Amino acid sequence: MTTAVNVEQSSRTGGAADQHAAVRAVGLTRRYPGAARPAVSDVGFTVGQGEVLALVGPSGCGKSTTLRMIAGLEPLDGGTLHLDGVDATGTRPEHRRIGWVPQSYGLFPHMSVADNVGYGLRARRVPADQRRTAVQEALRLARVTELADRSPSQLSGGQRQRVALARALATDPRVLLLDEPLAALDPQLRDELRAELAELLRTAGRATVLVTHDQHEALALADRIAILRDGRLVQCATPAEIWQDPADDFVAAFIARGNVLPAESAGDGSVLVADVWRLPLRELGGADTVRLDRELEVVLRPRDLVADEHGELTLMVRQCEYLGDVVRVHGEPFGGDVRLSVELPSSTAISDRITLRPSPGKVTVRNKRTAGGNR
Ligand SMILES: Nc1ncnc2c1ncn2[C@@H]1O[C@H](COP(=O)(O)OP(=O)(O)OP(=O)(O)O)[C@@H](O)[C@H]1O
Repeated sequence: MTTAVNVEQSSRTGGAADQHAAVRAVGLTRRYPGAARPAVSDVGFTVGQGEVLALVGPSGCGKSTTLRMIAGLEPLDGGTLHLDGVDATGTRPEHRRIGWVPQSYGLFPHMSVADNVGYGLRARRVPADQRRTAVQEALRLARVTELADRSPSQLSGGQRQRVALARALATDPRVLLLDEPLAALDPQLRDELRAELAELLRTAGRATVLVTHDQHEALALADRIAILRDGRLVQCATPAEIWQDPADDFVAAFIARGNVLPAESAGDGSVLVADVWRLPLRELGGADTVRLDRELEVVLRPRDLVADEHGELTLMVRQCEYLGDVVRVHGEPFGGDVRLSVELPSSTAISDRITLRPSPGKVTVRNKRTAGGNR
């Protein structure tokens, strides 16, 4: 796992330490003809050897366009792309050594699994004996050796996905690109296959960029997550860093279903959150590093609060979602005008008002981030 990159530095210049990353994208920009604004604007990130980067964000934020730019399927209107330290900005797709796993897997129905996996090698006129060895190795890596003679119609959704991965691996790509790898599966299977895919990607050991709009998938599969919004990179960091320290309210809500609330020092060893909630500094994570003379904000993940009749915060409950072991409660703090989402054990008695307090050290305070979430 590599450390988080600074969004500002990455998008403009690229870090010196990242010169030999498997992928180094600097200032990627794409404006479709006739579009009012770029679909992708000044996006930069690196992917280290063997690292998995997830591109995430809401529909239309530019994930697929970014993936297609790495593959060479979409031209760049700005920026550069280096693969293994070599400028690949103008390189044709077939010369980029990219393994592409499309969303619906794209297997040829009239070919056996083995022939599907060997297709790219045949197209490159790789000699038959080398082809056989490469296909066997790819089938082994994707754990589908025993399916070699079947046709795609005889495979389950999960098996199809592994075959598509084997096909991408067979050509010995330096970078794997996966477009919504679990989207073609039904929700239950998707949950089951997430961990399996994570392990397969580790075993494959390739630099991987995958696109997903599902935060669970990103958290489970990726070493680092790049979050896009309206074509711009908002944060690029490890799942733990994003969970602990989301760049802004958008990231907090998208990845952790959490909240970033405005706060100010009350001058008496406590902070006033969202104008309504007074919290002693000693109960907050990050209190020892924060500059109290500057603007503050409080990061609150859904399970950072517990119900307590003596709690400092009264939440006016607007909506509840029962999720099995927890109930997700959306509401507004009494007297405040912010929305808040918390998750409480489903045994909690929920009425139209509940009082809450922070779990010790869970809620964190920090100085307010600049616009765009850059540090
Ligand atoms: N070929 C195209 N021509 C014109 N506009 C396009 C084209 N492809 C995408 N766009 C637009 O570019 C923006 C980004 O699209 P993109 O497909 O990259 O987003 P996405 O994050 O992958 O979305 P989704 O999750 O819905 O697949 C959107 O506004 C989309 O309508």
